Amino acid sequence: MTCWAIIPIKGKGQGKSRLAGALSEGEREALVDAMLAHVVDAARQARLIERVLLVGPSRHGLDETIPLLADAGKGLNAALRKALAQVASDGPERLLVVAGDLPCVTALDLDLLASVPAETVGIAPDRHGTGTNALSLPLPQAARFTFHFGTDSRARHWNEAEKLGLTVETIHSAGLEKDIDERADLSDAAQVFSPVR
Ligand SMILES: Nc1nc2c(ncn2[C@@H]2O[C@H](COP(=O)(O)OP(=O)(O)OP(=O)(O)O)[C@@H](O)[C@H]2O)c(=O)[nH]1
Ligand SMILES: O=C(O)[C@H](O)COP(=O)(O)O
Repeated sequence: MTCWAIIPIKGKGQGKSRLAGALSEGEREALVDAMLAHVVDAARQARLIERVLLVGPSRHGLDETIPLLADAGKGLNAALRKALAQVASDGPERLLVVAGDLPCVTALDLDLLASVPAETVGIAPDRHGTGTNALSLPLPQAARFTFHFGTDSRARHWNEAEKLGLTVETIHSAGLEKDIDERADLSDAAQVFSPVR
């Protein structure tokens, strides 16, 4: 089975705007870069992932060996839809979509996500159980998957998979559920980032 991973990331200075009350602009940028580097490392170490690509306007300082798929600036769901279409034609049998703000994710978590059975979509929810932090899409069956990141995305991604006639599995892991959105989440980022005060 060939499996690729794409990691969406906003442009420099755009990310983690909800943390504006907790961190300075420079700190937010450093947090975004550190979390992205962590997720890329985990994906590169995962045994089952063959290629790792970014989707977004910038590499955030990562070296040019990581491919960067374009983002037309029409939001996360539109950017992922376009990236999926590009990747699907290249022939991997599974595509993982992994948020760039998962400072606790491990290679083992990503291998688990990559290991869902054929014709099955894997959904890794966030800590609240309502959002989506990662998806595992079988190809070509999910080549036309419509992304619904935003409010209640877990339930909406579930419905989307069923609409395509696919089975759904929920992937629970401590590393995948801990995205960093709010001040209360910041302690989970301590292993990759600490603000200089
Ligand atoms: N390429 C791309 N990535 C995005 C876009 N919107 C969100 N992302 C990425 O998707 C992942 C999850 O997004 P969020 O949890 O909302 O993170 P965020 O957008 O940095 O945080 P806020 O600004 O506080 O909403 C992060 O890796 C973001 O960088 C977008 O429009 N384009
Ligand atoms: O739960 C979600 O769908 C993700 O956290 C992304 O949504 P957001 O971009 O609104 O955070």
